[in-house]
Amino acid sequence: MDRTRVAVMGAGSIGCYLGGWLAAAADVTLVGRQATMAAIDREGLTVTDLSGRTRTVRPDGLATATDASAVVGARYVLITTKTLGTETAVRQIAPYLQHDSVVISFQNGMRNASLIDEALAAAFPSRASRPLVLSGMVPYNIVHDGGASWTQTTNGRLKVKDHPRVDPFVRAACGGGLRIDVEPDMRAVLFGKLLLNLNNAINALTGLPLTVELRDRDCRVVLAACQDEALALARRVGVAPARMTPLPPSALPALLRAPTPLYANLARATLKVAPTARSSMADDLDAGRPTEISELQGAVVQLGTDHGSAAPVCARIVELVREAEAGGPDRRRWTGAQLRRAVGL
Ligand SMILES: NC(=O)C1=CN([C@@H]2O[C@H](COP(=O)(O)OP(=O)(O)OC[C@H]3O[C@@H](n4cnc5c(N)ncnc54)[C@H](OP(=O)(O)O)[C@@H]3O)[C@@H](O)[C@H]2O)C=CC1
Ligand SMILES: CC(C)(CO)C(=O)C(=O)O
Repeated sequence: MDRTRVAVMGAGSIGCYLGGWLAAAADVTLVGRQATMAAIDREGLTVTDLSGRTRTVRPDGLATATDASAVVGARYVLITTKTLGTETAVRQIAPYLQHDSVVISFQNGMRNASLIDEALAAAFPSRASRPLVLSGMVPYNIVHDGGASWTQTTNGRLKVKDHPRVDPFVRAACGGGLRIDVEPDMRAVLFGKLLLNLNNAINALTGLPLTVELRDRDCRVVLAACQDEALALARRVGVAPARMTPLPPSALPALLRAPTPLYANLARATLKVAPTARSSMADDLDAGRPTEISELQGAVVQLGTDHGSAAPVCARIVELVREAEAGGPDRRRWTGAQLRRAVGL
């Protein structure tokens, strides 16, 4: 049987992790930066899931490239850059796509599929000829262990938009050992994920591992307030955020505000977090890169502006993350109590 060809554009933590598992069942090409691709060419690519299951793909088990032209001939192109890199990445791959290519965003934030579609419009002016763009969602955190090794550090199952043309990709993902569901309503899924991603900034501002940060009730109170603002806006715009945990989204702020022993007991049953887990925004601040804050708390603020409803806690978090971006390595590491005071709670 023919193996599906999958290219990954922007192969960093998410792209290398997905590509590593997919390589068992698909012909995978990773397009990423020189240092990352060279490490994979030297060592092979090692991926480890939350249960400790691990696989090393030998260097000849997949292709690596630093140039976008390497996506040519791929049936599926996964976009795994940070959101700020989406437009450039898509403009680079556009000349090498065909009208029957399928582009899937596995990124955080609500807007990537439309950003991708807009960026493809220059190369494919007619919508009828344009590659199909689908939303995907990665629920778990991936830590780069260094070299060419990546580890999943929290639990969850991938999601991708349900569509007749997604089946070969889903079969390859399952064949490679990834757990994935097709979902009819990705807007609800991405809103549900946004609620969890509102913790990215809080985690990044503290500089703490996720497990330590989430045991701090002050941090959780700040997160709960951000979620309250987002949930109110979801109601306003008629989106019912999808459930990412056994608890319904509307119950998350109350769980977060619970005293730590009660929170820890309830969370233990639902949320698995390895001690090394940190948000991807913490990685960005440490690497001196701009963050995705405009797509997370920033998206809530924007939604509030569009619908005449303020989101003051989210707005303050955006300011603090901007300060942290400007602060570089000397940026402040906030305690939960300081953060809570800084957002006025
Ligand atoms: N990391 C995680 O645990 C999770 C991340 N996500 C989301 O997934 C997305 C990807 O995140 P993550 O994997 O952490 O990001 P990374 O920064 O680890 O990976 C993206 C990689 O793509 C490279 N890149 C960007 N543009 C191009 C280009 N045009 N050509 C070639 N390479 C390019 C980047 O290089 P450079 O930095 O030099 O631009 C970087 O190496 C984000 O939206 C994130 O929020 C979702 C769930 C969990
Ligand atoms: C930590 C996690 C899985 C959820 O907030 C994430 O999406 C990220 O690190 O960007």
